[in-house]
Amino acid sequence: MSEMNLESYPPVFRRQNTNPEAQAQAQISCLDDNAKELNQEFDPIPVVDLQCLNLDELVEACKQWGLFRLVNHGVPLTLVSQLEDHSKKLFSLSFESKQALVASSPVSYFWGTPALTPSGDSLSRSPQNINWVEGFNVPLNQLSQFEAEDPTFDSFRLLLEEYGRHLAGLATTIFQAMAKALNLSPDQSKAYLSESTGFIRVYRYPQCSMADETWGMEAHTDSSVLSILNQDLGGFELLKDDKWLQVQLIPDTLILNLGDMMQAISDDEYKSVKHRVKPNKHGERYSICYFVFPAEGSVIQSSKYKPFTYSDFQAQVQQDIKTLGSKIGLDRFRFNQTEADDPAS
Ligand SMILES: O=C(O)CCC(=O)C(=O)O
Ligand SMILES: [Fe+2]
Repeated sequence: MSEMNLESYPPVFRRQNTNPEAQAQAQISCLDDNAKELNQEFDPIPVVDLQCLNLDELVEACKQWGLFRLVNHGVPLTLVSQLEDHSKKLFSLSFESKQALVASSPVSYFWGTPALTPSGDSLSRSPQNINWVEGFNVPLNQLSQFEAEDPTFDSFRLLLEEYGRHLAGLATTIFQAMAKALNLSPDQSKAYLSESTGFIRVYRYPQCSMADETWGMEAHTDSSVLSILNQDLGGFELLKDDKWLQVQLIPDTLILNLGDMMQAISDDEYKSVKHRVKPNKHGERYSICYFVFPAEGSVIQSSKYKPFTYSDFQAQVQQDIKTLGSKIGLDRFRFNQTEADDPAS
């Protein structure tokens, strides 16, 4: 088991590690897991090459998978590794320092749940249902308006801004190809993906000796139009034909997944893919996720759903999480069968 810096963990993640039996068990299953990983050589995830984008392959991946791997994505590797280094440094600070660090900044620090309010506070969560994750939530359009006193945090901010610009460009390129395939009008395609809505989540999944009974992040679909993930360790799984599949770690590639807004925009032709993250028994996992949404106030017109804005959707998700404990998502907005036949009725 690797060295852990328990002080840096939010207190809810510290309890596991005091149990020597669990630690011994984790050592044993470490061997099992390694054997399993060796067996899974084949990575079935479709690949989209940004240097020669093939529209048919892209559409097929959107319909069949709702997720694909991006290669030749053009994001400078030095930028990615600098951002990873800074993230690790910040997460290694004590729990209290991380809380203090983000105070009076647009960045928020959260743990135990990925479900946040629009201002970045955690939505309440029952202690039995903790997700083994902590993160920084970063609204990109607010980054340039503040300067952090802490030098590491300030260079983190500058790296995020730069990374955000690259990812916004990437998302726009891919979305425009999708818009072309879906015959969206220029106005629609402008309204349905707005770079100004982009935000980044930087996550650390603490080491977890109870990884068989806990989720790093429980199964969900993203509410975004598109999400683009950089992971430093395996653990991301997606649901495909009712089976969970691991997405392997392949260096210098990114994983793009479609969110609920994209599914609605495409009239359900493209899939908002269900996914989850397994925690790791032997080490910490870090990931950086970029999310992008429709322009503020733009109404999504779809033959399958009642017209709604992303704000309507978000408000409904928040309410469902508060009252039911989980997100219902697109089904809340779906026409029922008779309405769908004649939306005017
Ligand atoms: O950290 C990951 O690998 C995935 C995170 C994720 O699914 C999310 O933030 O919605
Ligand atoms: Fe997600």
